[in-house]
Amino acid sequence: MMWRNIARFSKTAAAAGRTGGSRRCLSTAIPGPCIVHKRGSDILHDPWFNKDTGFPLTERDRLGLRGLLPPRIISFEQQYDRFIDSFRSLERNTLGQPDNVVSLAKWRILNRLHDRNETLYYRVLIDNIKDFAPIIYTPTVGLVCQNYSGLYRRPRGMYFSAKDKGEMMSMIYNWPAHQVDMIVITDGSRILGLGDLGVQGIGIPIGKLDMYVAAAGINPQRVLPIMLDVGTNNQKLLQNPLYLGLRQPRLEGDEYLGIIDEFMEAAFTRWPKAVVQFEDFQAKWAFETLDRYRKKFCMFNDDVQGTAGVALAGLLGTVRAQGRPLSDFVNQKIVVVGAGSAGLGVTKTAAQAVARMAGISFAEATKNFYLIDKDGLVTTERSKLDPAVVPFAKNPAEIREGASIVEVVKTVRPHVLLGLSGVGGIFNEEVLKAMRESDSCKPAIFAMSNPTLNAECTAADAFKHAGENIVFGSGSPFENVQLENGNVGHVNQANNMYLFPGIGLGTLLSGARIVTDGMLLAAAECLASYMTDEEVQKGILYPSINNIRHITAEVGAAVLRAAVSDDIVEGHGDVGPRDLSHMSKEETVDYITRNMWFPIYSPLVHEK
Ligand SMILES: NC(=O)c1ccc[n+]([C@@H]2O[C@H](COP(=O)([O-])OP(=O)(O)OC[C@H]3O[C@@H](n4cnc5c(N)ncnc54)[C@H](O)[C@@H]3O)[C@@H](O)[C@H]2O)c1
Ligand SMILES: O=C(O)C[C@H](O)C(=O)O
Ligand SMILES: [Mg+2]
Repeated sequence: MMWRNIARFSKTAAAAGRTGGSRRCLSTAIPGPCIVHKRGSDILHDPWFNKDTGFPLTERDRLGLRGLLPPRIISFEQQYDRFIDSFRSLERNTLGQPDNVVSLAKWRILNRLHDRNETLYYRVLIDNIKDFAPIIYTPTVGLVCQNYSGLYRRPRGMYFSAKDKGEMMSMIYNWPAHQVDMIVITDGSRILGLGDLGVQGIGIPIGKLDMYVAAAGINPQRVLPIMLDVGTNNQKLLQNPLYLGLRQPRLEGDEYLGIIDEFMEAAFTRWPKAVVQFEDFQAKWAFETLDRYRKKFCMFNDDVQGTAGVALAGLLGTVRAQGRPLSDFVNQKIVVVGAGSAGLGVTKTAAQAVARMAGISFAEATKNFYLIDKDGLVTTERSKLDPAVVPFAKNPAEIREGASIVEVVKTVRPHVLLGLSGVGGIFNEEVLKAMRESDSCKPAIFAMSNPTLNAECTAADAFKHAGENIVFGSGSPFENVQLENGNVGHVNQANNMYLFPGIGLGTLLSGARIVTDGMLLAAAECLASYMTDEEVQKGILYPSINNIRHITAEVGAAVLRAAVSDDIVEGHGDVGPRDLSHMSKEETVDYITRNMWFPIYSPLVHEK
């Protein structure tokens, strides 16, 4: 039964012709050989190449494995089924135990497989993405980061610390892979809504890159999670004797930037064609590093730019859900709670879209946006306003400075209430009930903060208090809600996972050396137009996570084509810039799909 699922997927993979271009070790429908430079037990201990009991006799001979494994050869299918059986029995055995205990137990069993056999790991992940994404990604990854020093068994990714200053250019060559395509880097300063977790934040780049492999088909041998440990201001961690990071306060100012500069130079010196995703940096450094590097290196900030695109797609979806033409977006009143890296990124991008659609200035387009931070509504009366916030500051004569969320909702009667505050439950009953008076026939509530406990409200509360006619999105997954009127209240996972894999993949395969606004906008537009009118009418704004590979290929193609329009493609492998610019939309999707890695055992060939 489980395996039938896989067989179906394999056929799709074969039909999509995953031939893998010129990359080494790309598993294919008819697998090409994979060159290894190891033999014997070194192979068994290398999760990139290990097949456990699946090594055929010929390979056992060729690679010096005879006698190191039990004699019986177990097929990939049997290994897969055995893993799923163990997972399901773990689920049964932990029934009734606290959620955290169950989540960590599930994470452990997946993590052990990840550490042992990546081919099998990614296959079970891809085929069961709906069940497993919440474990290896949001929300469980948050719990893993909180407990990382205790959970640590084996290293994954690279760690650069403030103590490595001056050494990074040589350290980067310690990484065993010749080629790296995708790097996700964090300094651990704002992990989901959980604050500063220092070195323990490495779990986030690992989880994001798992999604790159599962959704974008990036070869797992070519991904690199990076932790830049510049200290932590988390006192609890500093006092924890088992804490694995530097025991010092965070570096600030030029000292901090010097560390990141050095890492970026080192990484791009060794892998000039890599794409770097910045993740979970506190707002000030998220904006500063984006500004500093985006014209110089091939990088983007997922929290600022990826989130903005996903939110914009959701906002456009809510207009369609109201049965109104997209042009009506310019009239939507939108209250954004949280003015940090994500909230500000979303508000700015949405206002830019309004300006473009209505043919008005950015300043005029900000009229219908209301920004609330920890001190309440932002108005011009606020002292020391961040320059990025200034265009959104309201006239205090309209609504008072520092007005609470409920005051703003009651006064403005917004079409959309969107949370990126990191504060769980902040859309309380009173706030949600106030949304019943919204000027929209289908008010939208986006509780986008992660992980689950940090969501501004739950799905059930949103439908209960704000009304059964709402459209709902959340950053972490919630179950759909059974409504009293007999309908289903659909939960959309408004999470940047719908965009970052496609942004990275499209950029990589275009060979562009920077990520432009045009590429990011194309990604958002692609996601926005992915759903049918019928789905959107039901309140379904984003695809099912089961379709994440397909949407990622589409987003990747849109990004690549935007890079062609911006005239910045340099090509990838044997495919040159002229080839890329002559591809039709369908050919581009096909090119992207053919370059997506898919996990099956490739024959291993030893080379000294
Ligand atoms: N769903 C997604 O794809 C996605 C993407 C990025 C970030 N996020 C989530 O968004 C949250 C915020 O991320 P960020 O990077 O913007 O963080 P941040 O620290 O940069 O910003 C948080 C903002 O919330 C405001 N805030 C804090 N307490 C508040 C309160 N009581 N009332 C109103 N506003 C308050 C702060 O003033 C600040 O402006 C996190 O939980 C993160 O997980 C979700
Ligand atoms: O990691 C996620 O799930 C989304 C986002 O990048 C976040 O920081 O919350
Ligand atoms: Mg993030």
